[in-house]
Amino acid sequence: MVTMAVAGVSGRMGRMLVDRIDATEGATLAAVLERPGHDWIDADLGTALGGRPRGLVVGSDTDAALDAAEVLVDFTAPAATVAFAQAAARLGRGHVIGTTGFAPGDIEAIDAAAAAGATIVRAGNMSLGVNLLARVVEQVARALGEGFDIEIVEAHHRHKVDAPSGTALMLGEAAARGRGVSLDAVADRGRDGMTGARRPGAIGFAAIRGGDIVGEHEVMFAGEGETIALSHRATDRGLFARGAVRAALWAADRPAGHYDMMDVLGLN
Ligand SMILES: NC(=O)c1ccc[n+]([C@@H]2O[C@H](COP(=O)([O-])OP(=O)(O)OC[C@H]3O[C@@H](n4cnc5c(N)ncnc54)[C@H](O)[C@@H]3O)[C@@H](O)[C@H]2O)c1
Ligand SMILES: O=C(O)C1=N[C@H](C(=O)O)CCC1
Repeated sequence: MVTMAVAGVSGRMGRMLVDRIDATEGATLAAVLERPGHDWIDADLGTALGGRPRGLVVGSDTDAALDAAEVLVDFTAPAATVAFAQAAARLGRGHVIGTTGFAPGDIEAIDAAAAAGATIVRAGNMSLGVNLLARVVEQVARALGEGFDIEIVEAHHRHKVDAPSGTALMLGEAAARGRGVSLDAVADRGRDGMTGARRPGAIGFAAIRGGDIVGEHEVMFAGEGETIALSHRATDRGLFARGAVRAALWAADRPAGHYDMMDVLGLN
């Protein structure tokens, strides 16, 4: 049995993770965390969720949660995730990271935590479909070259706080790898006003926010006289929870390191 803790348990993904862990053979929910000061701190999880008490109290003490659990599953916010990774390194635990919106320094800190003893699985999207799509995007970008302009369009619900989405950046990284360039050098992340003509070789991003859209991504390769579009649409965020719990089961007996969903799915 793999013991798991969920961070950000009251959030959209936190609630999905509780249901998924409860439904997964071989996984058990051992601790749940929320941010200090949150209404749910010290409440019974079952009661906070509107059901019967289940004898699991929502806390904000990371070390206590990691004493109880082998793997922390974390869909929260960048600063919290960096601190969780450092705690996972100190205590030699697994850490599945679904959080997006990181600054470059955050990724360096997460790399350092993996080097210092945490078994980290991080992916901007935990679904099988998006990870397969990233593989296809890399191959198409490699085959087509710069005669085709790459544009990535994503759409998410009105509450999402980061843009471009973690998935869009993952797909951009895949396209850049296919072209043999660094995404940082070619990304065009926002156009407004007199932008001038498109920069040759740019990988463009556009973000739509509205309603309850779970997550939609399209990678467009626009050439002369033809356009290829590769897309993915998530219709249920339970999809991401399934991938995250699969990653947590996988991480439980892996050595420390920084892995991604391609490793979990056996696609690397
Ligand atoms: N990788 C994926 O497949 C995937 C899928 C969905 C969402 N996400 C990402 O997951 C993150 C969360 O998404 P959401 O829609 O659930 O957001 P949300 O705002 O509904 O939930 C985030 C939760 O984290 C909690 N939190 C913040 N700081 C904390 C701390 N220090 N300790 C404990 N809890 C803390 C918040 O109180 C909140 O309950 C976002 O970055 C989102 O982009 C990733
Ligand atoms: O709802 C979100 O927030 C999502 N975030 C991830 C991203 O940034 O790509 C995955 C899709 C849903």
